[in-house]
Amino acid sequence: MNIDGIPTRTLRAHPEQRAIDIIDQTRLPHALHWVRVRTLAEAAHAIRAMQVRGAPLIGATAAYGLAIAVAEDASDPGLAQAIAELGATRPTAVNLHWALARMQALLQPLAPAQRLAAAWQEAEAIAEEDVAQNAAIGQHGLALFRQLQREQGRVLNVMTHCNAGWLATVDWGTALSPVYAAHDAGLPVHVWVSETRPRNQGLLTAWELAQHGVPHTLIADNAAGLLMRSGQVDAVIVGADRIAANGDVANKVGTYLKALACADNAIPFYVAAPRSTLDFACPDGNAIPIEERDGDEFRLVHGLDHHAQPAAVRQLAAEEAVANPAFDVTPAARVSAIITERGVCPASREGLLALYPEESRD
Ligand SMILES: CSC[C@@H](O)[C@@H](O)C(=O)COP(=O)(O)O
Repeated sequence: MNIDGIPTRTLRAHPEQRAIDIIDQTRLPHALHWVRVRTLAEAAHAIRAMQVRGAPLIGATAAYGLAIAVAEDASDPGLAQAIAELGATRPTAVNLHWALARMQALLQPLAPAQRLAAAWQEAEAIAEEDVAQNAAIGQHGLALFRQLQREQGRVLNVMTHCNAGWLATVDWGTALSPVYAAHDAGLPVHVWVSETRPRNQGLLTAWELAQHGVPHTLIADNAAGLLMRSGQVDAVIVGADRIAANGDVANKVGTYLKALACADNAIPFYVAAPRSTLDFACPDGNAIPIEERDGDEFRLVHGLDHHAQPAAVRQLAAEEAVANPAFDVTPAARVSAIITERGVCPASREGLLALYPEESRD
């Protein structure tokens, strides 16, 4: 995908320099700033500190992080230590663990001297697959949107939560990929973007949509129910950080409430995610680890000061007790359909296995 001829890729690999460039998302939407990642420690920091974020992008970054680590130390203990360090950065997005497991399966049997070239190649393959899969999600989602828009006969009002656009992936995005496909195909679409407290990933979504010229409106998270009940939402589409084998979906905290409001108002609730987000080894949502993040994300509000410099304002004292779970689980029964690169399926074991029969263990 590109905007005004500029590619929207979030990762630039430099194999000859054993480095990658990433967008520092902690500085968006105020500044678009690229950062060079040269070491294993920098790669782990980029994921932990959410310079890169969004499940598919975390997975691709971890793969490149491992390639960078192999350049530092290609021995068996070096490989094991790098996998452990990267794997400990964030718990919920399964794409991280999926990418590391895929890299490990390839690299472990190789002699250390063969690992470097193979690691870069595999990281590249993971990144390219992500781009292709997200583009395919866009086309499958577009078919659903076309049908809904035909039924409505007016501008299609889609709501999303968090950021599941190109910033959260290597390119295209997951939930936003069908939105971009619809907009590019001339389908009239408007997006309700929920702010997504406390990290405000909705601001990233609004920034992306503005770059692409897609009409959108930011809302406080709590406004979603009112908009649904007053007939101003035709569909909700979100991404996912992990989809369990039974179709339960972990996504940014607040997603579950939107799914409940959708059910109460007969509004379709779609989840868009590539294969790397599906965890067939995880039986249901109860087994998905939910990341608890630093309470200061909640106690401090980040923005710009009068000189347009990044600034934090304290809204709660440091000793104020806060809970800050970053994700929640939407039960499969509340999900209208899952959109993957292979098509659209019901949120159920049978639905997922129909798309991925090779995952059937029977
Ligand atoms: C495309 S990933 C799914 C998203 O909806 C979302 O939950 C997400 O971007 C992950 O959250 P984040 O904590 O910003 O890394």
